[in-house]
Amino acid sequence: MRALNTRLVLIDVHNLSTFTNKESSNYVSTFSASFRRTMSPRHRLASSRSSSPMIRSPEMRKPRDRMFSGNGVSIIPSNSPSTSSSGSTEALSELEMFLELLPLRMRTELMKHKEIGELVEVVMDLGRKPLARFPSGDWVISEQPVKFDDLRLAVSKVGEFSDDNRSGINNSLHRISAIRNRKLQIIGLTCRVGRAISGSAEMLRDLIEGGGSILVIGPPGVGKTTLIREIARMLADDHKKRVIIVDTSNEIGGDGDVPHSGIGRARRMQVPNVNMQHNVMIEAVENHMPETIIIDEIGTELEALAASTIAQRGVQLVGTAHGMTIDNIIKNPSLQILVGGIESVTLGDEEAKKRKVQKTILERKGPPTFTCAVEMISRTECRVHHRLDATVDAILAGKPPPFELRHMDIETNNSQSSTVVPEKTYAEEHKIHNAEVVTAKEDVDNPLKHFKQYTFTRSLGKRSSPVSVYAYKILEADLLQVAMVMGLEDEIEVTDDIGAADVILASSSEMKQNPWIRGVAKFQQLPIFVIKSNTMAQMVKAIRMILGMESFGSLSKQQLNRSADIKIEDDAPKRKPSLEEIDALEEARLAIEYIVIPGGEPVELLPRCSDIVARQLELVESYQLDVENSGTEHNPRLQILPRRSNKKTSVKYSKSSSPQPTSKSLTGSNGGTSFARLPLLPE
Ligand SMILES: Nc1ncnc2c1ncn2[C@@H]1O[C@H](COP(=O)(O)OP(=O)(O)OP(=O)(O)O)[C@@H](O)[C@H]1O
Repeated sequence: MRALNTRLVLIDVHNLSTFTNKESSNYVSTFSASFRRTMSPRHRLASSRSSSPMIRSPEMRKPRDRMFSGNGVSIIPSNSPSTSSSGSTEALSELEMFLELLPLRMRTELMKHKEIGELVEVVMDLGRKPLARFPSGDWVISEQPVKFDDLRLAVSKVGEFSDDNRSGINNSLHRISAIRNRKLQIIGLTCRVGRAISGSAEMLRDLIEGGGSILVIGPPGVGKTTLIREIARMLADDHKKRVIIVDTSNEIGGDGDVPHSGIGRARRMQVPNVNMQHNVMIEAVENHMPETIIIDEIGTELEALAASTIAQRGVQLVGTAHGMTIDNIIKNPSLQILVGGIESVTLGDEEAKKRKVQKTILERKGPPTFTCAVEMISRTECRVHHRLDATVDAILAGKPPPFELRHMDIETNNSQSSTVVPEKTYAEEHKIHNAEVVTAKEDVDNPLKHFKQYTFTRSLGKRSSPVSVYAYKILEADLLQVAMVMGLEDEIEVTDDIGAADVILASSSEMKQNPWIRGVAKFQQLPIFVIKSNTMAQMVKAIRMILGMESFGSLSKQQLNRSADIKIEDDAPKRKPSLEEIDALEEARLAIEYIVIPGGEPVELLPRCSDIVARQLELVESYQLDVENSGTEHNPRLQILPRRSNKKTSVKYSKSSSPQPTSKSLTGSNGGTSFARLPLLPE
């Protein structure tokens, strides 16, 4: 890496008189040295790329030109910048433009910070100490609280604030956001340093080149805007695509009418006010023939709808949304459409049994707007969901979705793709477990008492009012959202008053940490429904149980007799099936679906041990087909017959016993050889 070799000169137009030469030179050397020291490898990389448009673009010189006439402290290169240092000089001058917002006393202190080149934000709240945010944490810039004058100075140096209370600095990527009082005066500022980071999208190169639409999600400040800015540049410059950025807060292309060179040849459409973002998105497609549309912060239903319309028109879409995981997007009613929308479906008994799921399940309504999704964990780490549809389906079924963990080595700029589908990790991370229901633990004498009382008098009986749920450490919005999707929003309400509640819904981790809740539940005579995770599948189940739509049946009674905790059996088999079992079931399924039903032919399966034959039998019964045992007592094997089973169970196998003949078919009146062809289909 080449070192920054630009000599710096300090000009302070306003404070020239109070700033001595000695101070000035210290100031300059401190800044340039600390900037060099802390400039990340990414910055260095960006600056050393001779082909980078950041280095060659004439627009990039503008901030530097401006510096000579600018107000406040300016740090400028005294000589013509050489190509080798121009990238870092650009970064330097842009950071310098940012620092101009701050009063001198703050600027001086901030410059001394060893990570100044990594500065993320400066927070100035009236009457409080100013804070600087670095990747390593927050740092108090000065003990002196922020004054009105400090805010005024900063505001005077930025453009007009738009209706989203954001503004910027001309020709830079910085974002200045205001907090106002009730009289609409600005009393706080969050000033974010914006940067064009060449190479920051390397991790996703294959997805970008693949041409699919990419949804980027992640918490605030993780680097989503920086990433999609670089994606826009890559697509426009390296892949020669027609890229249009719909730049709602001028954050991707920077403030001013000439976009920042960090977006390369991508075009940028500004948005007059935030409420018009969706209109501009559609306008972009209709008027400017884009191949790719880049959009930051899809946040409203209208924007999500516009995104979906764009995707339907065959335009590649790269967009960001706030949220940590895809799960958050699914649970957000405004953004749900991005993942295809969800609906609740009630299955028939047979179908539920066949799928081994509960009767009411959540399903995706249609294809997602985006092909794939990227969950940003940090600037250098992300989870890639190659097929967003599969991810959403898995999440809705309460299963761990497949994903790929990617990591970028910032020193070499190499992207490493690590373990694909670390199911356990994801499941652990998202806490995908079974649901369980408990009553107040101490009430072991008659644990069903509360439950019965609740179930039959409040829930199963005709309710004139909705069931009041006290949700303990479970997001009310999530719960109501699930209820809404199930069409049960009128049946359930969430209350903050435990005394007015009919039931308590809590997460098991919280129950462990706060056992007092059991005491309160006992006192109030309330049942506690405990879910071990906040997945939607579990909430569906909890809501059904709360409303008495799902019986606790023998399960709860048995379990209640043993202890106060009722653990609901998982919908999926708990025990991991053996390979032989999977093989045997697959053998039966293929025989049924490819031969017995379409061809009307009987099929004899391989001999298996009785436990496995019992599982095969369950599967055959779910198709309502008849079977015979064509093996021996010690070597059972099933023959699947192409005729509808009249009896519920024609052959009984217990887990540890040999097959017992129970029907005529087993005695072999038909000999298992000739049957009329029946067009049987599973119901
Ligand atoms: N790869 C990177 N290398 C160095 N700095 C980065 C990188 N990515 C982002 N940053 C810096 O991190 C800060 C936050 O980045 P950015 O604005 O892109 O985040 P964001 O996720 O879009 O935030 P928000 O959701 O609040 O808009 C900025 O100061 C930006 O310059």
